[in-house]
Amino acid sequence: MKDCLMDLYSRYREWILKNEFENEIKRCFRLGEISHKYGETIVYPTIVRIGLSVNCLEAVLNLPRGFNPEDVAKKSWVFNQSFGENVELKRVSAKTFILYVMSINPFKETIIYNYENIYSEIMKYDLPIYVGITARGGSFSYDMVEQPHLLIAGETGSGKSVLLRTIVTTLLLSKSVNELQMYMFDMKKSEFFLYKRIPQVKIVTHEKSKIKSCFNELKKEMGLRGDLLEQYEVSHVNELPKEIRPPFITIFIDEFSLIDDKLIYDLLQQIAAIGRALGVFVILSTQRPSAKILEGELKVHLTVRIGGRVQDGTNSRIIIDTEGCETLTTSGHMKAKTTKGIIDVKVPLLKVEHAKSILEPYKLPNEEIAEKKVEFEIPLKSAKKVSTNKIKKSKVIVWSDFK
Ligand SMILES: Nc1ncnc2c1ncn2[C@@H]1O[C@H](COP(=O)(O)OP(=O)(O)OP(=O)(O)O)[C@@H](O)[C@H]1O
Repeated sequence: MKDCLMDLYSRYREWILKNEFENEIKRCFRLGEISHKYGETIVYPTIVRIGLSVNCLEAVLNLPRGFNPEDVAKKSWVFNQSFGENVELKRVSAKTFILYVMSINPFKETIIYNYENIYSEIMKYDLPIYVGITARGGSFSYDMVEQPHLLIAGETGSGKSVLLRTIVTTLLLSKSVNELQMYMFDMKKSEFFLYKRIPQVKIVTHEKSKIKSCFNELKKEMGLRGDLLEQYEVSHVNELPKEIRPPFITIFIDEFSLIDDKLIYDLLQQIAAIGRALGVFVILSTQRPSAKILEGELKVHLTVRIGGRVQDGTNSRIIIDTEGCETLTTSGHMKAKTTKGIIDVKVPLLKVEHAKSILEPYKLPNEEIAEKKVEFEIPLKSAKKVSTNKIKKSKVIVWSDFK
């Protein structure tokens, strides 16, 4: 009964809010003379729909025939006078506009990272990459399984480390050790120590010799995964039966430009080229997104690019592929390019101390335990085609930590 009343009450409040919004828009039409005269009759745009979300009110406006859309666009100031600065009037066709009124402007404010707020959003993904808040207050996140390999670029202080911390922390909180393993290469030797002793994190290092041996072992691992796909006649690890599905692997390299080693670069390129189907993904971050650093094929495999502030618009266009990064002014304001287009995002602020306190409860008591090898029993089908209930347990694959 109580729930029912609460529901009724919230619907009533929503109704009042929508009505007030509609009346204020009509007042704006009159004040700004957003109207058209047919003989003696004055007509205004029609409000065809009012929408309400957590941080945003929106109204779809339709113009009657003969109404010049330029006249409406020119008069958007009248909405600012009524609703404040956080207003956007977007033209979607010759006769339709959408008016957005946001309760916050995420690009002017600091948003603090809160896992609980994003939990329901990211749980729908196999490998969630949470980036931040869009101009209209919605979340921007995506599934790395569908859009593999990520490049984060931007000048010093643009917010790359904060974004990486947000991505890593979200992945660690949402995926268990049986679902995810991380390899973390910290060429700046700055902060990946944060993730030591966490079960999903297999290695944290900046030593090139260790990176090479990791990459070689990962290549072997990918070979085994390829065999598995072939035997089960599937094209992605996600299509394997749950009980034998290997964990996703993510490789993080902070300040990728400092690697400066042809062999490592070539190995990375090979891993990025074939990693998608095998559940192995690369996340690179760099201050220097130049053509020299990201030459050739590797760039092509980085499906998603997120760019922060940069001095040079050419780099933003050619390398990050996110036009306009040179116009960004605040740390944490980024442009993200996915297969669906470019979007402005504000990354939530997650300071080192905050991340430390979030992750501390998940850490193993000492490094010795953390370094213990993790074994997964993979039942392989025999070479002959057999039904899944005749799966033969024939092989043990070890995901070693390569230290
Ligand atoms: N999303 C954010 N919200 C608010 N402030 C931010 C955000 N991101 C970064 N900052 C501010 O900018 C500072 C620098 O951010 P960060 O260390 O992430 O930059 P960076 O791009 O990694 O720089 P560098 O390449 O020099 O390491 C932070 O200490 C913080 O004060």
